[in-house]
Amino acid sequence: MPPPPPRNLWSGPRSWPRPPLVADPDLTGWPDGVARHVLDRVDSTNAEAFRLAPHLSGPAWVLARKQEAGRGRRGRAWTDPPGNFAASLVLRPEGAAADAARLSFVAALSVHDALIALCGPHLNIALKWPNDVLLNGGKLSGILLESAGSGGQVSTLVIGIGVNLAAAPEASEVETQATRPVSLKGETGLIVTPDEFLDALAVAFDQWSRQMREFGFQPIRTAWLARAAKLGETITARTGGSETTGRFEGIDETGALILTTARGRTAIPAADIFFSGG
Ligand SMILES: O=C(O)CCCC[C@@H]1SC[C@@H]2NC(=O)N[C@@H]21
Repeated sequence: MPPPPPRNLWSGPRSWPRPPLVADPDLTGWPDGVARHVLDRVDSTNAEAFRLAPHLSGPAWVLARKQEAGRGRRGRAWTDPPGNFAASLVLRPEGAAADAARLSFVAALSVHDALIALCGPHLNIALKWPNDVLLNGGKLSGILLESAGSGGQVSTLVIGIGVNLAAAPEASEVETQATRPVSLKGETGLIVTPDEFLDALAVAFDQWSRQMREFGFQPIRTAWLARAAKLGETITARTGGSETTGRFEGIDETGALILTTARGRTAIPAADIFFSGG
């Protein structure tokens, strides 16, 4: 007998709108004033978002069914097996670069909430500084912020989000010490389509970004820390050739990583993080 098909926790209709698993009346529809562009194939949704930006009058999501030259952090490539999520949000924030950078925490929280809304509250998700989303300790999602502007002001901000919904790249495709890549389907058997994920993500992003506009970064920082992996534990931050190992104390008001080392407290604005044991 063939094995039963993978089962979603949610057993109702597969297409959106579906009744929310979280009792939140706002989780029912696409946010007002946000455009949505769906492409069959593209080089990179981030690149497409920049091409689109001059023609937009408001925020827009760009989703690609196939991404052929996906970009990762620090100049790495990002591979997208079919069925994975690859999308970018393009914003015209007209603010300082530091304000824009804080939106990476909004994005990570939104990926977290979209996964919980679609798959249920028992999914073992954690956030890894600065903006990875982990499932069962493996890397499920990566976020790449890119911006354009001048004089310290950001005129266009692109938030690119990749989620391994269907398949993860082979461990041999990522750097030796990188966190093991995982997929939602591989870890849980759950099937979520990119379109379904975008619906949930757009709603979650709208809610978290509104919260940041109204109340500032503090509630975002608190919510992010409540979901952070390895808080209070010893981790290693690597920037270029230098490494700092210390106790992960939290993040500051700019989003920088705070470590306590033998030399005291230090704030690290950008780095790759390594956990001992993977
Ligand atoms: O290195 C990382 O962890 C960040 C990966 C970001 C990948 C996404 S996929 C959608 C968007 N378009 C890109 O070219 N990159 C981002």
